[in-house]
Amino acid sequence: MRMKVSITLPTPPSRDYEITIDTLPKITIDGKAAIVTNPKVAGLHLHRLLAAVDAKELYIVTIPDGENYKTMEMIEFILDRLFDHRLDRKSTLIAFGGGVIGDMTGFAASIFQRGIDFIQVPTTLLSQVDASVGGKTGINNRFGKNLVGAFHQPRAVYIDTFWLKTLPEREFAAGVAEIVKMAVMFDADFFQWLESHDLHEEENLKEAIRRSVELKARVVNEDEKEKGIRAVLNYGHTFAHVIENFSGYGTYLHGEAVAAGMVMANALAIEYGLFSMEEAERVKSLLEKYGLPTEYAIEDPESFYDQFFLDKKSHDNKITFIVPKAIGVWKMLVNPEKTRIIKVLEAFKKETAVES
Ligand SMILES: NC(=O)c1ccc[n+]([C@@H]2O[C@H](COP(=O)([O-])OP(=O)(O)OC[C@H]3O[C@@H](n4cnc5c(N)ncnc54)[C@H](O)[C@@H]3O)[C@@H](O)[C@H]2O)c1
Ligand SMILES: O=C(O)C(=O)C[C@@H](O)[C@H](O)[C@H](O)COP(=O)(O)O
Ligand SMILES: [Zn+2]
Repeated sequence: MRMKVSITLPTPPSRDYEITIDTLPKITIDGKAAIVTNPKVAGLHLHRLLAAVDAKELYIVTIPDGENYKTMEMIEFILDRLFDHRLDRKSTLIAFGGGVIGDMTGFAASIFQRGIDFIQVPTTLLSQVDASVGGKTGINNRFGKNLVGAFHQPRAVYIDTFWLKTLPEREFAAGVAEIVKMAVMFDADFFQWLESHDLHEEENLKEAIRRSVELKARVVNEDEKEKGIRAVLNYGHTFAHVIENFSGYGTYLHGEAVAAGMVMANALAIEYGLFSMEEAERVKSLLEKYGLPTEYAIEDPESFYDQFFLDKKSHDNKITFIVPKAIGVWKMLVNPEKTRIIKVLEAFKKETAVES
């Protein structure tokens, strides 16, 4: 006898949360909690976080620093510590660090006992303007970047620019790359504002963080699970993830790879007559103002191209690129011809070959 049983799920409960851009407030947690961090951030700032957190029991889980440790092995390590400390389903994790810590803590929280709460306390510019918001969590594996993960929204995000006082300039610039991404895709006025303001000035920085977070929140509110417009946040990333993977994680910072990747995406848009050379030049100049790389020596365009098909925007052997049509206006370029993509990649090979 064949039977058919259906499960009719209610609309998933809303997971609204607030993103606070202000001095770190008191964080009160009902149950047990664990702060996940790395030795560098802990050494610099843990005392200040500890003074703000009030939990029934509070543990600290420290993992090694760097993109190279954004792995499944490290997730196992975090989970083991949570079991050691007898955390339970009502416990909360606190991600205290940059995007690597945020992505990993969020992923561990999404699978620990099938999902527990977590809070983001981002300490790099990149994680304040982008990574801590929107609930994308995950790890890299030998196939590529962020290929395993989950959408798991934090309960709250606390952005405090105080932490950034100790951030090295190179990491600061990497964060600016994601700010520029947001402006090029969604907001021509913001882009123009960025051209005429120095983000090293505290007030300008706070304004840029606020505008980036607002733009990102608007996109995530509309399309949490990247069925459509959220893919626009991937501008430059289809190239960036290959750069990060091919050059060895950590060689290029994520934001640096995104900067070079946006220049490549712009070149593809120009190849298709979608974007002007003048506007591409403006994007390049803004990135260079912060010392970000706008070139990358592609050794083998064919293997670089093949790697695109591991991107999460690739389906049925077709790849979608996010490109600008103008500053502030995005377009999804679906399945462009291989010959034209290779032509663009070849140009990057040639340009850098001439320089070296
Ligand atoms: N989930 C998302 O939506 C999203 C968005 C963008 C990027 N990401 C991911 O985020 C990661 C990049 O994040 P990142 O740029 O923050 O890198 P990161 O987390 O590696 O941090 C950069 C470096 O700065 C150090 N650091 C952190 N805070 C500091 C502080 N206040 N002072 C001094 N040093 C400090 C870190 O220890 C590290 O060495 C990548 O893995 C990327 O894929 C995720
Ligand atoms: O939040 C998003 O959506 C983004 O795409 C933000 C990106 O800056 C971030 O690097 C993200 O992790 C890339 O997305 P992925 O799905 O390609 O890993
Ligand atoms: Zn990114």
